[in-house]
Amino acid sequence: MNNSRAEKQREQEANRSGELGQQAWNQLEKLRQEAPLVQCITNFVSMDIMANVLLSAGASPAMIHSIEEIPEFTPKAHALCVNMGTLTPDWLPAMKKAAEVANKEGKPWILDPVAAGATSFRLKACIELLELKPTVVRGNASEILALFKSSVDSNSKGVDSIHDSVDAVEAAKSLAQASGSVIAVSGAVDIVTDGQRVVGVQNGVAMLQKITATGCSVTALIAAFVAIDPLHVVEATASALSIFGLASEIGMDMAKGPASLRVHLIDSLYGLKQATVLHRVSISDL
Ligand SMILES: Nc1ncnc2c1ncn2[C@@H]1O[C@H](COP(=O)(O)OP(=O)(O)O)[C@@H](O)[C@H]1O
Ligand SMILES: Cc1ncsc1CCOP(=O)(O)O
Ligand SMILES: [Mg+2]
Repeated sequence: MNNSRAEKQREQEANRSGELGQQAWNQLEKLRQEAPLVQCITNFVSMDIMANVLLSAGASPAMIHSIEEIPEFTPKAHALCVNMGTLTPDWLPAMKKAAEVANKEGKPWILDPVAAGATSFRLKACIELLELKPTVVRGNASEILALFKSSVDSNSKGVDSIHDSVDAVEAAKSLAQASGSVIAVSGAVDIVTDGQRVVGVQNGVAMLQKITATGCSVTALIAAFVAIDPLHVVEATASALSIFGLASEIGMDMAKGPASLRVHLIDSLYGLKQATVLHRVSISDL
């Protein structure tokens, strides 16, 4: 590539990155103004941090999972988050029912296939939910690979990934094409794809892996962002991942380890300012 072409490409990339940063800020500002109600059917480990992450971002969380309440409550929610973390057979009908109600109401719903490749019961349940057409699926690389292959992984480490996100790009694209869902793979670089476009998010710190349920929490944040901008699902998903990652970067400057990062992450998310978002959000087309 000659110099002027390379320069032009760099300029275009910088403009695009600036546009995506502006879009992330606009979505966060709207989220703070509109405080979308996010219904979370989630695991016992994640309930506290997930609700606090949603609140600090400006959303309204509700951890409501009983099947009796779903026909009355799910239509009131602006988005639904379904998380498989502490799955038992008695929770599955409520998860499916909520997904069906969300679909009927035209509300976005997001699936977190926690430890999808760990056991056949869990994998089957995740596939059944995937068939109900979630708006977005967000998992770590091992979870997305297990869903793509529809197979249990004999090396699975449960909720933790044994793969890098970049190793799941092609699987994520194919899964997005086959399912019609936007697929997000978290990791050192977060990947978001609708099967055609692939976007990378560079924000975040490795220490997030040492705090339980940060993946679950960012999935719930995706639900809040998609509720705010349902016509731009790829961008809203990338914004949520980027804003969460940026809050962790700022929190990390004050943290002494995982426990204090958890606190500073929530404070930083609450206090995020426009200039910081515009300057530090790092989202690019891959
Ligand atoms: N090596 C890393 N460097 C920076 N951020 C990371 C890294 N690994 C994971 N993250 C971030 O941590 C959060 C949780 O992702 P991840 O650990 O992949 O999910 P899960 O907890 O479901 O396995 C995401 O915001 C992701 O971007
Ligand atoms: C440790 C654990 N066990 C079952 S669910 C859960 C939390 C998983 O959270 P994350 O997927 O965000 O790491
Ligand atoms: Mg997870």
